[in-house]
Amino acid sequence: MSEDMVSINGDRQIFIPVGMFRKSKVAIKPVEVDNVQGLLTRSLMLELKRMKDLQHDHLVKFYGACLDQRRSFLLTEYCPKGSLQDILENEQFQLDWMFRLSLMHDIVRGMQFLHSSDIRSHGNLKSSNCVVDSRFVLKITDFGLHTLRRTRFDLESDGGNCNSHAYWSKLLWTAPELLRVEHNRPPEGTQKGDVYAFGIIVHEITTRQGPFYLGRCAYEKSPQEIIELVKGYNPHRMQKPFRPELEPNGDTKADINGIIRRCWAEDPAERPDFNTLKSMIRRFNKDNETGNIVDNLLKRMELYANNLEELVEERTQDYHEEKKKCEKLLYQLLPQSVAAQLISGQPVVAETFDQVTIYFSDIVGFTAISAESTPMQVVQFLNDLYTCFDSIVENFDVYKVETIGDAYMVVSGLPIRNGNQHAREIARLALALLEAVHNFRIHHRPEDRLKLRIGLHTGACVAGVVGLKMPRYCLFGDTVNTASRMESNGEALKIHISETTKEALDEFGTFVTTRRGFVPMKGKGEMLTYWLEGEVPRPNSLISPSKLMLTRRSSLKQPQRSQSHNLHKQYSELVVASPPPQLPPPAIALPPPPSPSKDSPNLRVKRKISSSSPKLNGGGFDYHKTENHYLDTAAAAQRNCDIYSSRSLRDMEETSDSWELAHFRLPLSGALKSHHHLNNNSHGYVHSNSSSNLSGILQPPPLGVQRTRLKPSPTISTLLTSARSEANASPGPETGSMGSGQLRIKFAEGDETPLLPTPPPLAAPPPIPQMVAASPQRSGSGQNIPADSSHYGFLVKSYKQQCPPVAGSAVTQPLLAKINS
Ligand SMILES: Nc1nc2c(ncn2[C@@H]2O[C@H](COP(=O)(O)OP(=O)(O)OP(=O)(O)O)[C@@H](O)[C@H]2O)c(=O)[nH]1
Ligand SMILES: [Mg+2]
Repeated sequence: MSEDMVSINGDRQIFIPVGMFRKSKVAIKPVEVDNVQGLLTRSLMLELKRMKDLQHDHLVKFYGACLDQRRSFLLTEYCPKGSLQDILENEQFQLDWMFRLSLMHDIVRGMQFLHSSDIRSHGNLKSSNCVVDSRFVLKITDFGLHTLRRTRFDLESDGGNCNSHAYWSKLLWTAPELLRVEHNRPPEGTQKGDVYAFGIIVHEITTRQGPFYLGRCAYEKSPQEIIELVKGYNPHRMQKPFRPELEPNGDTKADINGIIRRCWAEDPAERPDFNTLKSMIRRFNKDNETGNIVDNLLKRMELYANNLEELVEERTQDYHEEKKKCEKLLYQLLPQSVAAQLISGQPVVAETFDQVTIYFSDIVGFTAISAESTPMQVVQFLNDLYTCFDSIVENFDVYKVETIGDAYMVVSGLPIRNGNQHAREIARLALALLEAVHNFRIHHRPEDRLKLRIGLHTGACVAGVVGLKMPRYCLFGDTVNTASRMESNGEALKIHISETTKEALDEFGTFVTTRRGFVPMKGKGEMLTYWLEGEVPRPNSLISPSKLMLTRRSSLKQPQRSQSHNLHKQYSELVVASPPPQLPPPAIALPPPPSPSKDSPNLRVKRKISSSSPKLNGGGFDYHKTENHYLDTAAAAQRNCDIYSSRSLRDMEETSDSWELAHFRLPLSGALKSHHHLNNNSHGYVHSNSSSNLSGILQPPPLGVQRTRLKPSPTISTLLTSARSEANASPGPETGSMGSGQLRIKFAEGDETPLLPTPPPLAAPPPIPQMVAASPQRSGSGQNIPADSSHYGFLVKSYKQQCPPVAGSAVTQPLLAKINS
């Protein structure tokens, strides 16, 4: 025996115990039998045989009874579509009049046969005892065998305990004359009583509002009140018998209402028998009856198929929605690539990643906060904080591994490798989170300031899904431990980074770090560590650090990753090389000043031509494919140089000097040669109509070619004035060798050209202790380029002049203060 769950067209589920009997599925109806031996009389055996012999299309087949002292069952034909009540209650099931009349007709035919059989009457006819088979044929069930069918309610009512709602509900189909029989009401009922019940069922079929619907305006009554009112009818008081509300409208309905009225007449003698009812219903159901049986069946099947199609479509949509929800949930628990592998049934093999950067953070004083807060407050606080963190994390190419209590762990570089970007992504994330922490207020302790301690480390690690139950994507290896140590040995509101992370960050040349020194770490000995102070944007982007972060933060509201990537692309890369030789020797031995060749220290501007350069779009020039362009590489070393960013060139265009720029001839090389908006000339120079198109090295003409002197843009002039005024203070050779003070614009690796005559060496700016300038020529592991290195000073100075200090955020302010000092 099994509990089969049948669902008709939607919400309602019908539970009916089912079992297999002689290869047929049978419905199992439990019955409460106290004394089996006493019950098994000859008359019961005869009744069982009669029941078994009863065969009709509209009567449920009786298979037999299983009578046992402990549990007894009646086995009947199983009708998979449930009862008439279930179908009527299910709004998704559309029932047209043909169908409804056909259902009524099935009841009438079944009851007509039953009344003409030895069973004589039903006694418990109601919509839940009319069941529908797979061909949508209605069959009457639960008739006969009344001695076995005595239920809990019957036993309770015998004992005078009849307060339950279910007990009174069962009587809604019972005729008033039977209701008035207080004791020993015949369980088999009467034939006229069955007709009354049929009247209530037909009313149910027409209204689909449940049994004994009293209309919209009537006060709702409990089944017990209804039964009392039906019973209490007194013909001498000239009142109408209490009956359900009949809906007057509609021709067919009007005729059906006539039938209903006759069926539930107060006087049983006025009620028609099922023979009469059959012919009455047949008149309405002419369409059904006149066609042959196949047509009739086909019509029903068609109707059912239509219902089914809609149902399948709805269910398919539901399924897809649920599937999406599940996948979304899974992608929040595991990385998408790993989840996809698991869904497709592939094993997730643990993988080694050579270079990843791991972020750990912890809330300083969390234990104290927890001790003074209720558990709910702690949960709300952590939820607020990590919801905020999660929304920030979304904007970086990182994977959030987990939160353990107040600890937060993020990694970049896995499961999708991202070259050397991992350190930068994590560093930027750490800066953004620190920024967020400054603005974060603990809901229940608004006065308290949240202190986050962050540690970063870069190295190799292994990642994979461990175990089958509650699978988690875990990271293993010493890198994880070290990252955790970096956090635990850090300080509040600071980002503590390891030497390897610092080296990885130096490759970008935009991160500012300070040396912390050697820190003893548990299990690791002494480790050289640094503080990550912030990120300085490239000067040609002319975006202040705070603005950079603000831009970043504003992008947090639009979590599309592509946008943040585009933001990166907009910055030309500025790489600051080693300090000029004129400066006092740095505290830490640096490599000798490079020769004037391409290895010479220089300020490189790597300009990526981006889609934001509108004019290059024209003429079928596919600049997307030509990111790093050179205008010329063979520039002489002994020339003045200047820095032009795309921004500064645009600035120039807007000035009165724009004509100069428009006529400024550029050496032509690379992809720009194919740009037909530029006029090539024999010297390999082009005239550009718009300065905004210009990207690359601005190179003076070769010897002998008259060069148009550019008036730099205000931005550039500020920069140059500053540089040259300092140069005047400590004059250098006018056309000296390609010294470290020279600036170059570079469009690709190894191709750089000085632009303007070399400015005199710059005066060394005031030293900034331990400030590390990102440099391609790093001074070796653990050695910072001293803060007094001129290139850094120059960068800072240029930056200061280009971007006057702005009111920075809490994170950027100390950084700006350092820069401004
Ligand atoms: N699918 C299916 N459901 C059935 C069948 N017989 C009964 N049911 C469902 O089982 C529910 C309970 O049926 P019963 O145990 O007979 O209870 P009842 O009809 O409300 O009351 P009594 O017949 O008076 O005991 C019905 O409402 C139907 O939804 C059947 O043959 N097939
Ligand atoms: Mg029943």
